[in-house]
Amino acid sequence: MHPHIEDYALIGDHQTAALVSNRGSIDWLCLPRFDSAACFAALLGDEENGHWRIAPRGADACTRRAYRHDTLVLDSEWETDEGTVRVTDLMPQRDRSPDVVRLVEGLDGRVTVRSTLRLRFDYGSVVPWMRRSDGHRVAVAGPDAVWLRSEPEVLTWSEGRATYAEFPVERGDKVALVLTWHPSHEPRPRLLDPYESLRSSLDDWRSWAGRCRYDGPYRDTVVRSLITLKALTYEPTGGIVAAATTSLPEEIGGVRNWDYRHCWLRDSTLTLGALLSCGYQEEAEAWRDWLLRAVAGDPADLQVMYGLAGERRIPENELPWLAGYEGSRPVRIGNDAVRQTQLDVYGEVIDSLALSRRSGLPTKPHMWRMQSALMEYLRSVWRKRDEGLWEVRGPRRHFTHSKVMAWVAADRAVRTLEMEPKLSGDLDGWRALREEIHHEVCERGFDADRNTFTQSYGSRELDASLLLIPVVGFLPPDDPRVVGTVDAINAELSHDGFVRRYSSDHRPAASSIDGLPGSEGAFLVCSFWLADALHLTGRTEEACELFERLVGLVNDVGLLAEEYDPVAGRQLGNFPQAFSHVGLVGTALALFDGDEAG
Ligand SMILES: OC[C@H]1O[C@H](O[C@H]2O[C@H](CO)[C@@H](O)[C@H](O)[C@H]2O)[C@H](O)[C@@H](O)[C@@H]1O
Repeated sequence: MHPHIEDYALIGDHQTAALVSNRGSIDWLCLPRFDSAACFAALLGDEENGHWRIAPRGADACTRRAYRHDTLVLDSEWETDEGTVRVTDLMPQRDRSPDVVRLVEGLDGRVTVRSTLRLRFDYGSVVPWMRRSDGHRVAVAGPDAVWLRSEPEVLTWSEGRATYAEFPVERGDKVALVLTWHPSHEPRPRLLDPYESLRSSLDDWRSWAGRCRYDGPYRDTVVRSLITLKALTYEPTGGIVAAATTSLPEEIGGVRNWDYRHCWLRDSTLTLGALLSCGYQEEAEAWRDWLLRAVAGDPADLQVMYGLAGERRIPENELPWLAGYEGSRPVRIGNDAVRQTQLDVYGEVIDSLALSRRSGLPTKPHMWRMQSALMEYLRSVWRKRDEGLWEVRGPRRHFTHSKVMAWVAADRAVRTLEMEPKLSGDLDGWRALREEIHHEVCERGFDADRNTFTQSYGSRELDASLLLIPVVGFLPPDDPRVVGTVDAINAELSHDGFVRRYSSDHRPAASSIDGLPGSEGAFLVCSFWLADALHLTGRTEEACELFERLVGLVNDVGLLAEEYDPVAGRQLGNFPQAFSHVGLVGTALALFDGDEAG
């Protein structure tokens, strides 16, 4: 049986990340970057698509597992009839080549441990040649080479298309297995000391977590979310991926399977807010600089997402040889939403640049030039229809949230000019634009009969993004239209507080809101937004109660996917997802830190 999504833990080295199941199997790893081809893709198929399992011979899931406190170093322990053994997994901070370090330690008795390695380059499709060299194993195919070594050396053998090792460990015995990737045309990289890399990983993560300025309730859960956001950050450029995976389904067996290993402006700007609120100025500045580089150029060419280094082409392709997570096909790489128009992005970018100014991040000379150019461009396009923040694949509409975010752009630009009169810009014009957008949204995006804002102009559909109206300051929380909208969403889109983005009840693709067949789970960030809105509208007790339930959804190691199926009680969608963790941090701050971060 395939592990559930919540059965996975994440390890990473700030350039890529791996998913380790509770059976001790690394089922997902892309090398050398988050968006490179996977060499372990069992997550989206089966073991034949690549994985690396280390566990006691014959054992299934581990007895317990946990990250070492405030780090991304994972300990999994098995208690067996023979004894107890621990496997510690980590990816050390990248020096030259990516490494996966797996440390086996006997805790009790005498346990026979088995390592099963199936390397499959190019998303599970290429079986490399395996040979021995200097007592190590090396796998080569095309551009990729991977070395496997152990310390002390253990006997390995190949059988079928897998490489095995089997060795006994007694209390105090330690065996380190290290897998190292490098471009196949280059010489073998230097060998690292696995125990030294464990020590420095623990130190690095603990000193990073120690910088967190949040000290309220659920601190460990908040710090775990921040560690996860940090692990989703591509250190060389500061870009932040939306999640570590592609194609984990929003509906088991369905087609809503997307590649999230790219940098969305929307998801990343929200991440920037969370990091800044918790004292992580350096990361926020690195991302802000990534943003300035990525979006430089004609504002008309602004994209909704970019590659890790700001690349613009992210074409969507299907990988037909992968069966998909529990049969959820197609498996996609790249994301065609890159070509969409999503007007909210202007609001998010201008808002985050304004936030970075207010938070005292050192400004860059061209920052304001870019903001005002984006503002001028938005003035010419805000009346257009778009695909909206949910990236619908159906027809374009006048999404109310997109217009609200256009208002946010104008509002933040006006406020920046008011605070810094030395900057130049069309203050009167932008004030007038802000008024005009506000008026239009209240006229055309509001259903007076039902006392709620609606998903798009003239529609009767609701949309969870409208919960952000009081958070971004479009209307005060006590405005009856806000209260009515929160009530309507709570009544119609939420199942016990678990909020759907919009209604997607198995309509055929042609009549569905997003142009896709099938349904999906509750969108976790929207559920946190409901808690924020309840709190803002004075229902703090309900907000705290909902937050507690949402925090209860994190898996045994504190991670959240994009969505949750409240009926099946399973996490759904890409994993772990930045959006969900940003939601958790934002709501914790809003409820317990006197901070209204959204
Ligand atoms: O549901 C359809 C769309 O789903 C994905 O978009 C979602 O994820 C993005 C990244 O986290 C997020 O920014 C967006 O708001 C979400 O709707 C997918 O990337 C799209 O291609 C797809 O159309």
